[in-house]
Amino acid sequence: MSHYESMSYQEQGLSPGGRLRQLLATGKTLVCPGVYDGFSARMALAAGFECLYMTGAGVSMSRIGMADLGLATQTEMVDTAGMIANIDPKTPLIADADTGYGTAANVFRTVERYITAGVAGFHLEDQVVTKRCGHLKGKECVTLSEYLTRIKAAVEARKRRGSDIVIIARTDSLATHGLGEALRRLKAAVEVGADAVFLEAISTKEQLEAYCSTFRGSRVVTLHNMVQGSPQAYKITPKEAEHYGLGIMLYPAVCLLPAYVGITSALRALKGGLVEDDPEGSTPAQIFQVCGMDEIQRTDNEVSDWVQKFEAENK
Ligand SMILES: C[C@](O)(C(=O)O)[C@H](CC(=O)O)C(=O)O
Repeated sequence: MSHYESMSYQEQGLSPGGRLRQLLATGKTLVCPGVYDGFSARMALAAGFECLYMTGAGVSMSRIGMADLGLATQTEMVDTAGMIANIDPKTPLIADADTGYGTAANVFRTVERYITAGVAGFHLEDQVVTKRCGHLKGKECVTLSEYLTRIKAAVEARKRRGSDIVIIARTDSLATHGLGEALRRLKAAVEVGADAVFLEAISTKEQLEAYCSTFRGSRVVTLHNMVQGSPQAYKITPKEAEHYGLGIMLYPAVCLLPAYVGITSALRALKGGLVEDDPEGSTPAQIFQVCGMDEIQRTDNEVSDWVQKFEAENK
């Protein structure tokens, strides 16, 4: 390892986008667990992931208690993204930017706000603003020209802010227009300035192969969305993803589904009158540890030691 490589990202002077670009440049597939709040983000960090993904579906459900139907606002998304991105600024965060939340001016502002919040990369799609989860039926997409307007607004915001935030162009048009149009849209988005592409709801091997071979050998990073439990998601392992040359694998439901299962079962047990210690032996102290307890207490102690010393010296 060179001296430069052994330096922390901050010492290297890298921005969040720069860190993400550095990880992508290794050519390895970046496995990104979907997190949606401080707790899930802390658990993913504790598990040692190099990059996190903020799932819009997860934010919509955890923050406003609503299904992924385009109800979460720009402010709710930016607030959550900023909180997650700053828990451990060394670990880049890719955030869902949905449709950009309005017109070109809204997209521009979303991107500016994500940059300021410390987000490393985001994906922007071509569904209508009243969007829905990409794995549901009944999606509608805007025209290619409207889609490119969104991408261009994002590229402009990045340029005017002097940022290197990674722009991931997502298309949902595979479901509405077919593979040919979907690939055409992604190629056009790359021409406008997107760094990476995201073909939503790939459901067959043939689609995945056509998608990957379209961008193979180019500078463009390809992303595959592995929504566990969705029949619209063609499932591959991270090892297979390497073989396909995929740069990013998203796992939006990796925390959501176990949270649903675990919490529901604990609540059922409580409803049935059973309140027991966790059979796995987990305790509140243990989860406080995951959420930075030692560091917070160390800081507290250091600060009060310093103040005591200062007061003693200045009596
Ligand atoms: C990737 C996604 O946009 C997300 O919000 O995580 C969703 C995932 C989901 O709804 O399960 C999507 O694929 O649309």
